[in-house]
Amino acid sequence: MSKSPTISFIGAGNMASAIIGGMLDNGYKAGAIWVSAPDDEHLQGLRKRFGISVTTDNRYCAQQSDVVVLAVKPQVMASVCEDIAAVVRNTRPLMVSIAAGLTADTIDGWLGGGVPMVRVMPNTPSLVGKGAAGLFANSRVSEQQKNDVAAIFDSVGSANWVQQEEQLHAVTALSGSGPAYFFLILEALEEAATNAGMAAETARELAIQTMAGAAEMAARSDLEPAQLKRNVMSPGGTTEQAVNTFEQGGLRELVQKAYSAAYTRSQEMAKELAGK
Ligand SMILES: NC(=O)C1=CN([C@@H]2O[C@H](COP(=O)(O)OP(=O)(O)OC[C@H]3O[C@@H](n4cnc5c(N)ncnc54)[C@H](O)[C@@H]3O)[C@@H](O)[C@H]2O)C=CC1
Ligand SMILES: O=C(O)[C@@H]1CCC=N1
Repeated sequence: MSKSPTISFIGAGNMASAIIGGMLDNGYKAGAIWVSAPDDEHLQGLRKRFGISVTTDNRYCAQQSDVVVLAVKPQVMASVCEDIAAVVRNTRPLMVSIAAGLTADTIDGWLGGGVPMVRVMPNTPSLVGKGAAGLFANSRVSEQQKNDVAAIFDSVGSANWVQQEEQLHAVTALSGSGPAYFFLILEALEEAATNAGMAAETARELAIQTMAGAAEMAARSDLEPAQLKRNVMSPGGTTEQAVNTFEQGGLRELVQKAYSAAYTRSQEMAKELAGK
């Protein structure tokens, strides 16, 4: 494979756009990126926004590249793979799936078998270079191919290999779905502050800056999150009241329950879709 591989994305939705946007901001050339999807108007928007090449023909798109990223919903993956299987057999690209749930073996079967495949669970903050991705490679993937894929996801955040494919369920429930958890907390904090009379714009600014600041501190500090939390909690002060309210209200149990629900759904999707 060349040092700067050509990369095709099949599917042009939220996740593909986030990865492409992040890649272009981080040194990848628009000329080396192809995207296909059924909606030409949407594709033309992406072409204008990113300067990448677009097509409504998945087979043509797959044919262009050293790396083909399958970025469609799990429910349409089987038909997409069966449609491009002959092209993949001829051109032998590295296949990358970002779909939740679907196992490498299932997708490999739809592509006709014997395909080098990396499964990635990325997340949407890839768009701003702050993505967090878990990666698993099947036994047919070469070291060079592993490096090529890791480079893509490192360019838009951090790429983390897992040794067992099963571990991708845990990644999905943490970082794949995770941005939504924090957006939910943002919504709730904004609402609480506006209920207290703060202007919505100010509430949003303060909430976002606080979340970003806390994340940055946790990333840079040697202290445990529990200690960072205690450092904000003056005895008898305000934070103590709020944190106690969270704890007594069962926040930890609720987080565990929500995480388990996402994890279980990821396992279920793998089973449900394997036969299709
Ligand atoms: N949105 C997220 O935060 C994350 C999504 N994922 C995975 O990424 C994949 C895509 O998800 P999203 O981007 O959120 O979905 P989306 O619905 O935004 O995008 C799906 C894209 O596939 C296209 N498409 C539909 N049928 C097609 C076909 N037959 N051929 C080619 N393209 C077709 C659609 O036009 C659309 O551009 C899913 O498998 C999901 O599990 C993984 C991690 C995070
Ligand atoms: O909700 C989903 O199924 C996808 C996978 C992780 C984030 N979005």
